[in-house]
Amino acid sequence: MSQAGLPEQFDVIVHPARELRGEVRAQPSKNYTTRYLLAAALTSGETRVVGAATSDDAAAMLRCLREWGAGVERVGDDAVIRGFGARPRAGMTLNPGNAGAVARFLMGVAALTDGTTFVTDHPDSLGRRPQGDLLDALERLGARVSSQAGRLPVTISGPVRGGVVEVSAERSSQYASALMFLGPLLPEGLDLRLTGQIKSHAPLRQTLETLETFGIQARACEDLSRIHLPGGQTYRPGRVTVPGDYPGSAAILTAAALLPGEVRVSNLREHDLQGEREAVAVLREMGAEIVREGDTLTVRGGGPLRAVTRDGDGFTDAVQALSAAAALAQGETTWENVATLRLKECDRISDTRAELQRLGLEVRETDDSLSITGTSTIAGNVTADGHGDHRMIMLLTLLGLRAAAPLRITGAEHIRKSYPAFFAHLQALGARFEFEERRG
Ligand SMILES: O=C(O)C1=C[C@@H](OP(=O)(O)O)[C@@H](O)[C@H](O)C1
Ligand SMILES: C=C(OP(=O)(O)O)C(=O)O
Repeated sequence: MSQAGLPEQFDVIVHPARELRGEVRAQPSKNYTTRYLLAAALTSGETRVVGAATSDDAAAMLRCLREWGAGVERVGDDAVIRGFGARPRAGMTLNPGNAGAVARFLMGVAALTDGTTFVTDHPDSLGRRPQGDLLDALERLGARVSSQAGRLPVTISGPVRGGVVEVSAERSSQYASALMFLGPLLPEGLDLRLTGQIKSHAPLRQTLETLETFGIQARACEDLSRIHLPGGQTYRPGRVTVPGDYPGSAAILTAAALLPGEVRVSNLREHDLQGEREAVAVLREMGAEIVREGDTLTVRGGGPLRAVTRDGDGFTDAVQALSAAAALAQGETTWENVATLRLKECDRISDTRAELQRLGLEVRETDDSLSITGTSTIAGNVTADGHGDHRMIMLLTLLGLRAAAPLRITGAEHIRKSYPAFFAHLQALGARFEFEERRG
């Protein structure tokens, strides 16, 4: 179900729900869509990406690849890409919207061009996110780089030959992933040394898996601190199928755990490298009843939940959704090792604390952790700020479903970044929303 009828900019009013019941099919994975579309463009042939996401981030990737010279066609649910190989068009200005992964991956590949400029129409979100660690690595490889103190707008010009290069993986794994897409196309390949405390291992493994799917050889050591990408390789075109999305589905599974009823979410394969798959284990540890049959998870919700303490780095994009469970669990839940959450679409530690406190919750933060003490009642009748962040909107929506009175969330259109059908999926399960157009 799409939300084609929704205004361009809107607030959502979330009505309390008595129960959720029914089945939804998990939307296509954000992280695999980005990777498959880019890898397809790096081939010299035609690739069909079956079931590609229709989110703003997917659209941003397709738009940039088209500007760079790829053939891009939407055929039903699929995307058919004719690649530009190792030769993206020079002199282009690309706008990756608000998509961090898209921006970073393309900035790596931009070292193949005589000059590519990156701008964003989201200066308050992507425009504030740091790019310096990637830009430093590209400069060390010989690329010419200019930026606004390590932020967009950025211009990158190659050529680079490759070799040994260090890249910090402490603030984001996306910098290393960017170089992993680039390395195989360089004459000398890349010997990546990941420095700092490596964060978000799961997406790095998704990048390695994608390279393998497209016929690229790569060798990585167990802890991913060294990744060797032989040079002079070619990406192999073909047909790839995007799996279901765990980060977005974590929000549906959490909603289902929080309310009475029975919800089935299909298209979530058991063996999958998305770290947010762990959300299922976390919800179970909190007391939720979740049963898996093949690719389908069934949640029987409404039972009591209890607090947990977990390292959140393995499932970074599910921390917001799981924070809704924490807000209604007995005891204090702590997400540890989540400093990178400060560098996402908003500051997902401080801004989450502020919004939860507005709803009456007790919340503490440190540099790299977030602790939430659960409550049994959320009053509602409040306007909460979506902070232009799709995952904040998901968290607030779940709390609204369990509040005693309606909850308004501002800027709810930002849900389209990763999960355009989010409200439609919850409506199909029985939730009730009002969408109020906002102008200007
Ligand atoms: O590689 C990717 O596709 C992503 C990596 C993660 O970012 P960090 O590595 O910055 O944690 C994740 O949060 C983001 O949504 C997508
Ligand atoms: C942080 C996210 O995305 P990105 O870094 O790709 O903007 C996300 O999807 O939650």
